[in-house]
Amino acid sequence: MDNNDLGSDIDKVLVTEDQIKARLVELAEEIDKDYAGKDLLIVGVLKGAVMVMADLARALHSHVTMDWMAVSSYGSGTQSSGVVRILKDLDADLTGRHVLVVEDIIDSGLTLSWLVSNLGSRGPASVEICTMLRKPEAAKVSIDVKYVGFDVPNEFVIGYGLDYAEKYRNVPFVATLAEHVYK
Ligand SMILES: O=P(O)(O)OC[C@H]1O[C@H](OP(=O)(O)OP(=O)(O)O)[C@H](O)[C@@H]1O
Ligand code: HPA
Ligand SMILES: [Mg+2]
Repeated sequence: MDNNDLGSDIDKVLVTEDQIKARLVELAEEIDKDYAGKDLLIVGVLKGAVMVMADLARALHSHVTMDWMAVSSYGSGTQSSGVVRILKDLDADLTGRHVLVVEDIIDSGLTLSWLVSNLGSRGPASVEICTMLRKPEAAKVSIDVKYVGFDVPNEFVIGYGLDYAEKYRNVPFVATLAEHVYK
């Protein structure tokens, strides 16, 4: 078998490429409506949010500006500790701005919970969240999320920006991985 073939690494497809495209159109319509007449800054959280930022931005019909942040969660174990370090900060000044943070996934919620409070302290007019995926059963903190693509079960997922050991981000759908990948 081709060692570089992605297909054999996939177990279950949870969200198809068509479902993602259709949902993005719906979310973009809501965002266009909710921010009509307002100046919107969308903030992508690197690296996972690259796909959803690029596709959401193109589905919007309003002017937006785009900025990026890179953060790193770290702690003693493999799980996010909720302690977050900024690796790359925004270029934009948030004073008086309407900010929409765009993420690939909310898992424990710890990353976004920290991020929203950090961005909230910079004097924005508003801070809201748009995430393509959310794992309701994994939530360790509750956060108000205005726009959600899909709720997924509490399993490790890859694709559409989400990685396992930095691979699979380019898979155009969301899936679980076959067991042999982890061995
Ligand atoms: O809700 P949480 O449990 O905090 O997890 C969600 C965060 O974890 C992932 O990013 P990661 O830190 O793996 O970096 P990446 O985006 O570069 O893959 C994902 O993109 C979210 O930012
Ligand atoms: O399920 C996941 N997959 C990949 N990266 C992640 N970061 C948080 N949850 C996940
Ligand atoms: Mg991320």
